[in-house]
Amino acid sequence: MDTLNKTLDKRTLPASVTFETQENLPERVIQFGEGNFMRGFVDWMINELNKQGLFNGKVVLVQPRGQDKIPVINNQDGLYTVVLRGVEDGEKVEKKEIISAVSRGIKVSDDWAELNNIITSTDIKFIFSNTTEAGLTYLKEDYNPDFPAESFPGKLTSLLYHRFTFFKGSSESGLVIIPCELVEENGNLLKKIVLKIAEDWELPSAFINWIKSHNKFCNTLVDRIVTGFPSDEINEFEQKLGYKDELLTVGEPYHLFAIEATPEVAKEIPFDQAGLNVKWGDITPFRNLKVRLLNGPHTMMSAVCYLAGVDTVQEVMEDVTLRKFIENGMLNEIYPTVDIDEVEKKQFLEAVIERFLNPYNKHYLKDIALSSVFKFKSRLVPSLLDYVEQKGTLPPAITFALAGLLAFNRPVRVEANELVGQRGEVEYSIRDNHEVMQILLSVWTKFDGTSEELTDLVSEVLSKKEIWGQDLHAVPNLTTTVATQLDEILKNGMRASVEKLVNQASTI
Ligand SMILES: NC(=O)c1ccc[n+]([C@@H]2O[C@H](COP(=O)([O-])OP(=O)(O)OC[C@H]3O[C@@H](n4cnc5c(N)ncnc54)[C@H](O)[C@@H]3O)[C@@H](O)[C@H]2O)c1
Ligand SMILES: O=P(O)(O)OC[C@@H](O)[C@@H](O)[C@H](O)[C@H](O)CO
Repeated sequence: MDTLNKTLDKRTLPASVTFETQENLPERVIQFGEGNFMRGFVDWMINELNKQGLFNGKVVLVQPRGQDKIPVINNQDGLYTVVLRGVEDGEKVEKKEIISAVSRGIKVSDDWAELNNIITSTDIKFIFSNTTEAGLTYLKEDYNPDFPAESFPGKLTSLLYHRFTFFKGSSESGLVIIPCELVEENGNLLKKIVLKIAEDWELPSAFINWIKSHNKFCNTLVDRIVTGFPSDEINEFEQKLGYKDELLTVGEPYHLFAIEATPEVAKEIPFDQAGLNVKWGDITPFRNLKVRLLNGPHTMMSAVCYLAGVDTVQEVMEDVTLRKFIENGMLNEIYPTVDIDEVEKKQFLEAVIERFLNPYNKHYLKDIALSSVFKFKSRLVPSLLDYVEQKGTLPPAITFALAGLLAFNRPVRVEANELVGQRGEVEYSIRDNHEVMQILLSVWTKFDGTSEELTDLVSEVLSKKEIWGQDLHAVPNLTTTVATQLDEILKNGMRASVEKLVNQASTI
């Protein structure tokens, strides 16, 4: 049977492929962010709720940036496959499932009127989002109800105002808004930005009161490694599935969703009752644990281990030296800074190591290195500073990772507004926000190769408050330590330098 001219849609799907169609359910959720993570996490969860008759609602996907995914989503009738692969209790697990919780995709520019129509439906109760950390930011912009604002919070404010007007500010028309961006207090932040935009646009005080009194913005913490579309294994996947799926999303079985919300919200979208690992209540302990002990080591390895010659997280964990580097950082430097019950902390650390070793997840360091400077600030600097405060000395693996970050972000040339770095013969793109890239380009262009210049370069970067939100040059000895490590990396290469660091650590 020639299955491979079959695509995942209701018209051409092979009859042998069956799934719960979840037809005729009302649209109850608008989701900003159609990315891999949301499809492999929130929408996968809503699908599970629907299968168990616990929610009975579909999700409208909105692509906040670009429009290229929406036609694909609609061509596939909102259907896509989630494959979860990993090791659970020592056993290999591979589950595949067609997700039918998505009703359709909306192009914000072409379909703005339709989105305004959807927001006035009494069925709509929830807004979810993941627009990356870059999307959950304030932008001063003008209000024009006929066109979508540039920023995600701007679009949301405009839609909420339309809903408020349509329902004349009734209390029942308020929504539950659940942002999933990996930003501290994401719910509070989104609410603050929406209120600021409402003020900028001089929207009536009744609207501001309605936002404050009748809309619930929930802080969240999300955890699942979703590696997305498996480009380099797609042929094998298609053979196994029996159809083509341009939205195929691969991730690990592990998942945790912590949501700070009232019991009423938990009742309305009862993830936990569907057997999902969703915790309602204070998210702070989960956040510190996860961002520091999982995202922190990811960021540590992305620059250093990529430059040391490996490409994926699994390869890092199978390389004796690189694994030691990461485990030293995790165990000796980050672990003591996480203030949480010891048993829970130890279990999480062990689970993360097992997740990093997942032989089925091809998690590319280059992907993790996207916006690596910003990630270093939010995911490693807090541990670095706490360690300095606790021990009165610098954490060697984290400072080495900072030197590695600067080495990774050294452009060899600029191409079409992108910075290009180099590992041996191979070039890679350096992707960060515009301001950070300008600073990196400027400091590295001035650098003439001497060790003194390197100290100036490090001191200039570390003192930039616009990057770090504070002056890191003021941390005693940080500049000189990072400059010495960077000098070593530039002279002897990353592999030799990380080996030396690891050997020094094991002789102490
Ligand atoms: N992939 C994972 O394992 C994982 C796990 C937990 C959290 N996350 C978080 O999810 C986010 C998305 O990851 P992904 O793997 O889905 O990536 P992706 O590239 O598939 O999706 C990115 C999404 O963000 C939107 N976006 C990008 N820049 C934006 C901007 N400036 N304004 C508004 N929207 C913007 C895109 O339109 C898209 O919807 C990441 O920032 C990450 O912190 C990812
Ligand atoms: O998704 P990013 O790019 O923000 O960060 C890369 C990884 O650290 C991240 O995706 C983790 O795998 C994820 O946060 C696990 O829940």
